[in-house]
Amino acid sequence: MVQAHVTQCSACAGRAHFELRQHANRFASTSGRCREALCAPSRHQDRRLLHGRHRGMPALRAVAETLVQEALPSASAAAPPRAPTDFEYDAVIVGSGIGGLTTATQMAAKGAKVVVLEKYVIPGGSAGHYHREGYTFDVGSSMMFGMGQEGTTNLITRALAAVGKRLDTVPDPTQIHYHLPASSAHPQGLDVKVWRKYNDFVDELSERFPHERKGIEKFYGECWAVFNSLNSLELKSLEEPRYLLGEFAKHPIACLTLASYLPSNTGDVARKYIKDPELLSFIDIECYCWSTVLAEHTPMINAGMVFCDRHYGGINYPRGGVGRIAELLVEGLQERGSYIEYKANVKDIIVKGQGKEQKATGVRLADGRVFCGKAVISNATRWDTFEKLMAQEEMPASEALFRKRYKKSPSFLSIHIGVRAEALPAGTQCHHIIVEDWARMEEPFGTLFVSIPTLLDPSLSPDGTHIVHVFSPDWIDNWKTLSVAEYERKKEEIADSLVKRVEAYLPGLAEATVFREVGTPRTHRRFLSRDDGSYGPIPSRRPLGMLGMPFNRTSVQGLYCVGDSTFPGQGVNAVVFSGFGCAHRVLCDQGKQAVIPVLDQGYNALLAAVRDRS
Ligand SMILES: NC(=O)c1ccc[n+]([C@@H]2O[C@H](COP(=O)([O-])OP(=O)(O)OC[C@H]3O[C@@H](n4cnc5c(N)ncnc54)[C@H](O)[C@@H]3O)[C@@H](O)[C@H]2O)c1
Ligand SMILES: CC(C)=CCC/C(C)=C/C=C/C(C)=C/C=C/C(C)=C/C=C/C=C(C)/C=C/C=C(C)/C=C/C=C(\C)CCC=C(C)C
Repeated sequence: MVQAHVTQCSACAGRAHFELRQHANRFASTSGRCREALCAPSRHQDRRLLHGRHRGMPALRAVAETLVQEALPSASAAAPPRAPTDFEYDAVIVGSGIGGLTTATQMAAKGAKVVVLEKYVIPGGSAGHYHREGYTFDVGSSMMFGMGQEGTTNLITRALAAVGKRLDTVPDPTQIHYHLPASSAHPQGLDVKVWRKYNDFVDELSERFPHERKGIEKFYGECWAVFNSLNSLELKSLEEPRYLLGEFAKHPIACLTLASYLPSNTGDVARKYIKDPELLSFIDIECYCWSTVLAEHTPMINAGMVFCDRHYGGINYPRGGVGRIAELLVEGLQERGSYIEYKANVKDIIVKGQGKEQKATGVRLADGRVFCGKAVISNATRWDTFEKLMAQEEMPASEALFRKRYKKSPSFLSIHIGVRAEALPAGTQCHHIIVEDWARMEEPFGTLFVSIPTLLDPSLSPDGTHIVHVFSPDWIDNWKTLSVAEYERKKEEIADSLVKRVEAYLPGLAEATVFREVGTPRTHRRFLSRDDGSYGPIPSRRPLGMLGMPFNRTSVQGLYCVGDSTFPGQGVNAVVFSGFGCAHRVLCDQGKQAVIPVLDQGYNALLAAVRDRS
């Protein structure tokens, strides 16, 4: 029995998060598996025992087999053939997050042969989804930007189209329903909905702050100036001067506008127009809920993107779940003759040479296989890439500088809940932010995020039920040095307390719960292989807008980074942009796309000098 479990649980066994003996003991004692959300054949079996909600439990082996089938997505159900190791790929890509998959598909669409090596059993990383007892749970949140049909900033739509895919989406009438602290002006609490129609949102916010209508219009107006500029450009690598010159020639005003905003932060722009401290706190939560920092640390270009795309292309839910984006990208990749391999745990990036001559030539897996590539592209975080996948002495000086400028963002505590439908009052919106005390907003559990994706796509849960996903920023330090029993108890206690707070808006949520599983920063670290479970870099001090964020090239030749550790940072559409940029730069470096050599060398020498400046 233990053997059966270990085989089925190879995703986590691969991560070595339990001693085999410990694993076996727990399997024997609870007849369950690792008690973690995201572990494919995971804990609802424990839940069956803990809550006695499922009677007549069949033989354990049969349950285990069912769970494995339930948890695995269709994309990986038919295991793809192993990727060959006997030739040199155009790129070896570490990780199938949306950043890695965008790079892979952009390159494959241009005829390159790439292999994506994914440690887990499903694609998509933090934007994947998994199945349990008839529920399809999004790993991260369910709010997708970049899925509109027009302009150039509909990056997810474009990434799919590049490999001949299209995803049906459901428009969300609001981006967020905010439930914010009470004040003398708003004794019942500040309640604001960000409507899909821009004017409806501005009217609602101005009703709450009538004396600030002009300021509101001017602040969000400036965000539109940024967005309209972005939305007129073809979005590719900012490390490639031929492309940049072409865009400057076609859209000089848009490029100059963006160049002027590169060093600026949202808080400074907001303070130019808005004086009311409560409204400034509102702008802070508008930023914090996606950048995990306040407005004064949030780059204005990113704010322009987020605050306007929600009204332009709108927030659109991918029918079938967020993980469909990754699954379709994988299909497109394989149809173009490139490869993805799951349970492929990259242990080392192979680097030859010393100092400026360092060159990445491939990767080695935990099982000893070596994949050689003209380029190695890491979708792991920078901390994982340079501290775990490469020897410490190989870390370039520019990475030390990055570590001074940026620190890891918090991770999340995440509660995936299945509830009876009657728990949701009529008119409930899909996404909610709850803050009871502005002073505690940035503390662990100070801000609650709630997504109810089944309001948009009922097919994600069994008839008569909904999914309520409650999550809140939290740090791994809160979960260190706990025994297994303490860890389990703490998870349930904190989950109960967060659910209680959500009940202020969804009364009866706990009572209507029929399924629940809790993930912690440790879960994110384990299953997404993100150092400390972090969701990406945040500035450690006041940043110069986006100027400090690294692009895709690194100071090691042939080694590139993609994903939220690179410009423009966190967010699914942000990492798609980083994937477009990365693929473009790699294809140029491999002579598959045209460059102007002298210009390219000069410009990149300049960027490298800035990047390596200590
Ligand atoms: N808008 C939303 O609602 C939402 C939801 C989820 C995620 N996100 C965003 O997505 C961003 C992350 O995307 P991303 O593309 O940068 O990365 P990611 O973390 O999603 O994906 C990285 C992938 O690399 C794999 N990996 C890491 N190390 C590996 C190794 N050594 N060997 C093999 N595989 C390895 C991981 O298993 C994971 O699948 C986050 O910043 C977050 O903001 C947003
Ligand atoms: C010379 C040089 C260098 C330059 C020149 C000038 C120019 C041309 C410039 C340009 C620039 C550009 C292009 C830029 C770009 C940018 C971009 C694309 C950006 C993007 C961004 C995005 C983002 C940030 C996004 C984000 C999102 C997110 C994060 C989300 C999240 C969400 C969540 C968490 C959810 C919430 C929930 C609830 C409420 C429940």
